[in-house]
Amino acid sequence: MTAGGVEVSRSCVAVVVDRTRGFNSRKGGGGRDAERRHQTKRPIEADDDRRWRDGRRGDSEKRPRLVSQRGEVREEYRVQKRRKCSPFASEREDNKVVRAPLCEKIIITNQFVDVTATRTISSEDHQVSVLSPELVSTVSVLPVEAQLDGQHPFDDLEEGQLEDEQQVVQAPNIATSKWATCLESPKDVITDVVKNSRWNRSSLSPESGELLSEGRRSTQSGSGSGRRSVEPISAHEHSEHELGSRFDIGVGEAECSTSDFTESEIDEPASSEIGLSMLAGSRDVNEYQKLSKINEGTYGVVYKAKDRKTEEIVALKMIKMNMEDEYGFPLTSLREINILLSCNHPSIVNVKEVVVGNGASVFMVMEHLEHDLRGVMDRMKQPFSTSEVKCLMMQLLEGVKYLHSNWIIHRDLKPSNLLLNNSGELKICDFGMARQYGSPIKPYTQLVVTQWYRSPELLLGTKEYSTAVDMWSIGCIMAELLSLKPLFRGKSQNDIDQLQQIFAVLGTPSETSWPGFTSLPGAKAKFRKQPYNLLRKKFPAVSFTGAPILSELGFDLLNRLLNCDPEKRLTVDEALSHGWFDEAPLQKSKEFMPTFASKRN
Ligand SMILES: Nc1ncnc2c1ncn2[C@@H]1O[C@H](COP(=O)(O)OP(=O)(O)OP(=O)(O)O)[C@@H](O)[C@H]1O
Repeated sequence: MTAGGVEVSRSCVAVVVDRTRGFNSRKGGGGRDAERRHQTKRPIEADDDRRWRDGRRGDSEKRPRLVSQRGEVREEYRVQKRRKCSPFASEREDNKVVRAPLCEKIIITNQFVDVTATRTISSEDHQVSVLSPELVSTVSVLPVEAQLDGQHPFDDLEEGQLEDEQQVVQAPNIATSKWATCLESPKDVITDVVKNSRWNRSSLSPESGELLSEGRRSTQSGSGSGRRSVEPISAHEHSEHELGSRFDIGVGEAECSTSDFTESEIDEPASSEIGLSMLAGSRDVNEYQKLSKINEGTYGVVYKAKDRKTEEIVALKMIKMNMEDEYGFPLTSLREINILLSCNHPSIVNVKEVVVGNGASVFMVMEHLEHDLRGVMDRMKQPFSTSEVKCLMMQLLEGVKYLHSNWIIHRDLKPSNLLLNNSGELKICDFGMARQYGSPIKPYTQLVVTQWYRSPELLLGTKEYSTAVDMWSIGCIMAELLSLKPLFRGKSQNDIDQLQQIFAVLGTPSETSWPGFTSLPGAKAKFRKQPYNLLRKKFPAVSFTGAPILSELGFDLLNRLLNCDPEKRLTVDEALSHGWFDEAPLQKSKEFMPTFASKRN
């Protein structure tokens, strides 16, 4: 183990986690190769895990060794893992929003709607060609003008807080989703989406949540939280894929061909059978009383609200429509809803249901947490103690382990997306950028990951990236928890400056320290040569200057999370099993974490 060197030891440990004691203990060594192997397969279900543990899976389907040696807590998480089919598979990487066009009738494919195709239709073109003719469903959509019906759900609320929401009254619909059926109005489109999808968790039976047949499960392989890369596919492959499948399962994934996903399996969730079970529980936003506005992000306004029946305090995230855009309903929001509804983990914010308001507005109802880490750190005078940082890091890593194990990359981890409550619980939110991968993914767009937390490979314009982008962000967050200051504060929208800041601390990479570095598009820029890793200076073992102190092991963890080479960066499993969590001071229990006065009402 080195301290301060650019290169660090690659040894790997396996751990047994004893959550009752609140720390990890090393158990033995293990290879990293299996973890490092790029995997582009779909996640596997709990049953697969069992089969694998029972030794009934083939070599090619082996999970990383660490996973088989997990302790109780991880087993528990795995049992919680009940991932469902993804209702929204047509996604755009540029975070544009999608709106049904001004037409009276659209024919859409059931799942793999080509957003670009829907863009091209005009009011004269009343039909869009379909990608899979046998799978079409027909949607009637009134012209946008006709959508301006009814009263806004928050019309009875305070004056002056309605501008944003009222725009939504004119909002388009999400009829391009697979869940739309023959409907009378855009409001109905939204309502039907809620009814026919699994958006309403409260009425979802476990049975209906389990959408994958055994046959499908058995074709899936790979999981764990080792490195997984997202591979771009060629245009040719992509078009083949779209024509061949309505489900975004990776083309070129040898063990997960389109034929693995039969029509009946895919249609199952959208069938009236499940739709009917949704009907009983769907709720209107007026079931909630708005209390105050918490925050406004790029894609939504978040309110504190109260369930009128149960008096439970919740957070309502209203999906913000962009009326200046050619489209309306943000795909980032569809993606967020879809992913959050299928996640179930203590470190991931819980979405209770999705409710609809008049005018086709859609709200995500989430558990409410008093703070986000950005707000807390901005108000703190002293940084968190080491044991507090461990408590927060452990929760963050466990949440990310759950995501990576489920083939989800968050892609926007940062303090403002980490919620904190007064019980010391940390939960990851804002899944607008999150992607399920193992599916064809279009090349990287600049919008992934807020700049200060963005990894060097993204900044350098890589076309392939992996779960390692989240691990970099976690390294930046760890540094910030220790110092209260963002570690790499590049100038806004200036990737080169961001990289200069990184290289000034970690050393400028070379082809030796990071094989493949010089082939990255951004590597042609002339970076100042800085041969040393100076991170230790910022986080010394002993400090006379007020710099945050960090033990050898703590520094080793930070340094390995912040490895410029994504292949060498720690995986979430490796981070979770790092010895820093074993050494004194041990992580603080959540119940002893500090509480903070709420800025919010
Ligand atoms: N469940 C919640 N409980 C309490 N506050 C929340 C909750 N969800 C979000 N917030 C607050 O609202 C803010 C914005 O939420 P979120 O990040 O989901 O919106 P966004 O529009 O996607 O933001 P961004 O501009 O970062 O993409 C968060 O930083 C947090 O302060």
